[in-house]
Amino acid sequence: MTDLAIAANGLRKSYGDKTVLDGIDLAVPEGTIFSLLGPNGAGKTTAVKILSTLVSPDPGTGGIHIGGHDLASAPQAVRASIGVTGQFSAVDGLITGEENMLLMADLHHLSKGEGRRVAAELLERFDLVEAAKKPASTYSGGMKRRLDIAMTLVGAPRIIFLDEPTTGLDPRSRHTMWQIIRELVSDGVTVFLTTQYLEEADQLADRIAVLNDGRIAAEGTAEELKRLIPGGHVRLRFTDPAAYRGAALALGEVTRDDEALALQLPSDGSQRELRAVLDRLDAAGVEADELTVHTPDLDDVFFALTDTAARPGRTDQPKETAR
Ligand SMILES: Nc1ncnc2c1ncn2[C@@H]1O[C@H](COP(=O)(O)OP(=O)(O)OP(=O)(O)O)[C@@H](O)[C@H]1O
Repeated sequence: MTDLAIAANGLRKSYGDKTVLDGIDLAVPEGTIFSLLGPNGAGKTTAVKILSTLVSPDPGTGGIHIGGHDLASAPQAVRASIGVTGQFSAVDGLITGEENMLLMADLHHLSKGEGRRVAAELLERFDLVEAAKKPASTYSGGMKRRLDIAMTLVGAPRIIFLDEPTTGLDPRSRHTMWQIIRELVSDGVTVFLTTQYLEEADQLADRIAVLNDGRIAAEGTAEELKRLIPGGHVRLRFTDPAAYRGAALALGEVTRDDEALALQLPSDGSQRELRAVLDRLDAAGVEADELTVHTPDLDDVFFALTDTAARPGRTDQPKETAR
């Protein structure tokens, strides 16, 4: 069995009479990326704060082990094995990027020479050499995040908590950050990532847990989560009304959109099912002008699991079209 970098049983936290975490279990194998997804206020940051020793869990929480250390009895050892970046950035804007790095090296009790070596290496790795002598307050959002992660790496942590590391970044900076995260993991680091971006979890995470109402609503790989909900369909569009009617007749159980001359039928998107549809159209002697396959994405999963009411801007939602 793979060793777990993070193991938590029955994690609980309430503020007043508000239950934020209602007994969640987490198991993150070493060297993997685990993503905790959830809507605003779901408790993602609270989970990160507890796992990184910044906030105490409620009594009644089961055992929590980080890097093999018991969080309750050995918080110092936990702190020594982790790095945390994200919403609470450690970057000091008044000093330069390099000075921020050297300060971090001091905090980790590196010798002057070693500190300078590590700082230079990380500034190079995170493409911050040119900016190193400038005050961090002049950095762009993406540069600040990169500096923040570089500072976290000074202590060579084996487990890193990234709390919404790409919120507010433009697409290019976000992709750079994804690359950085992938490289961390290829070095054997374990990453615990919270995000509101489903695509980010889909791109990066080995396993994803969806947090809702204080509980894990579902957990698995992106593919496993997508399979949890129905919603795959094939959409056929026609320009010729006669062909449209012929196809509707030939296919039988379909959802019709008479205005758009479009037909929709449930499908898992597999080659076998697509071939069956095309065979029936062939047999009826009709040809669609356009065929599109919709497989559920992580957005569908997220909305299905977290909030059934709010689903803005999606007209192709399977639930609405299946009649
Ligand atoms: N110190 C605190 N005192 C009281 N309530 C708190 C405290 N910290 C968090 N909360 C509440 O706990 C809930 C979860 O907050 P948390 O920041 O963990 O959510 P989140 O999933 O990280 O949200 P976001 O995506 O918006 O950052 C929220 O309702 C928040 O108001």
